[in-house]
Amino acid sequence: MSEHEEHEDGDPLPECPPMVSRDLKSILVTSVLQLEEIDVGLYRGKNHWIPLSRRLFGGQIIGQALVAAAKSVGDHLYAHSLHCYFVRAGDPDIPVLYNVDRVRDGRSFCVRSVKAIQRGEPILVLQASFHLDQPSPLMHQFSMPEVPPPEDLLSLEDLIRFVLGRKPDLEQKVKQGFNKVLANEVPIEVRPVNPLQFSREVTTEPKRMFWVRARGHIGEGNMKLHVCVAAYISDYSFLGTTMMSYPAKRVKMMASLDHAMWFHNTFRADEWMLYEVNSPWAGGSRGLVQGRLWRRDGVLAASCCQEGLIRLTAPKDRSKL
Ligand SMILES: CCC(=O)SCCNC(=O)CCNC(=O)[C@H](O)C(C)(C)COP(=O)(O)OP(=O)(O)OC[C@H]1O[C@@H](n2cnc3c(N)ncnc32)[C@H](O)[C@@H]1OP(=O)(O)O
Repeated sequence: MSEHEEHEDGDPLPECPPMVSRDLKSILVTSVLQLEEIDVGLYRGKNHWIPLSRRLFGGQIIGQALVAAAKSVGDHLYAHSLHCYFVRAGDPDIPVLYNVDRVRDGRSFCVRSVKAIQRGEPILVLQASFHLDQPSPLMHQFSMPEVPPPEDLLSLEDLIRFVLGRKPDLEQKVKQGFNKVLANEVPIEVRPVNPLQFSREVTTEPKRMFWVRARGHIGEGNMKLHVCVAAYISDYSFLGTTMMSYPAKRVKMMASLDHAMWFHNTFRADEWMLYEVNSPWAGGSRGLVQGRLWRRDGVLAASCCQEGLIRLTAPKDRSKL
């Protein structure tokens, strides 16, 4: 099941996963995106939800880097875009430091460059640009695809239980990925529009849609924070879209290489948004994914793009059988 299909042995499945109330503050705002200030323009983040790959989740590093960048711009400016490269794998056992460079402060735009550092070396370099809210003579957007509302769809947890019921002999490593979702470790809620596609029971064009929101409550008002939460969310189940048109393959290594986002309109990351994702190209051990985050009222909230590295394990040599 996309990014939950990971590659290590794991714990048995929990019988009763804990429930997280929608009234509780999202852990993304109470912990993950709370940075400790160490010095001017220097921050330290905490690690949360470690994927089975044991490399830090890219969305966490982007979200934290954007929080660090946003701390040095006025409240009248909003992030309109970010561009970043993941240059080394993040180590989940040590915190990440964020060093912010105030590249330029203009009248309408401010640009910041952030280095995420572990053991003195960059793991991510990010540039973010912030813009004054200005009236626009030009205004257009595509229309949101018509899909069932999230209330009519199964949650990822329900889907996982369903798959486990049908396939009790699933590999342990797959179960461990499921385990992490069932234990509510992932601070995001997901409702796939096409459950069969999401559980990889069919191969299709590399296009998928799912409703997504932060687990727990964030509340109105702090757009800067909602943008950082969306940056976290945008890397979830994104690159896996490249694999949808192939029958299940053994992935040796899958990692985001870069990530870009453009923020178009205000939104709440703790309310359902439709993530429409496609992969127009893969080749040379890399794959490209594009995404649109739609507010449920049809307003285009953000666009995303990412290239990732995908290395598969070599197929067995059948001539020796
Ligand atoms: C949801 C998705 C995510 O969030 S992923 C998390 C965010 N992204 C990341 O963590 C990516 C961070 N970036 C990186 O780790 C590096 O930039 C990467 C992409 C690995 C750079 O690759 P590369 O230059 O090959 O690194 P490296 O020489 O250190 O090798 C890493 C492992 O890959 C192997 N490798 C190398 N070249 C090849 C090749 N041509 N064919 C097959 N394997 C190759 C290396 O041997 C090395 O393997 P190992 O780690 O020693 O087992």
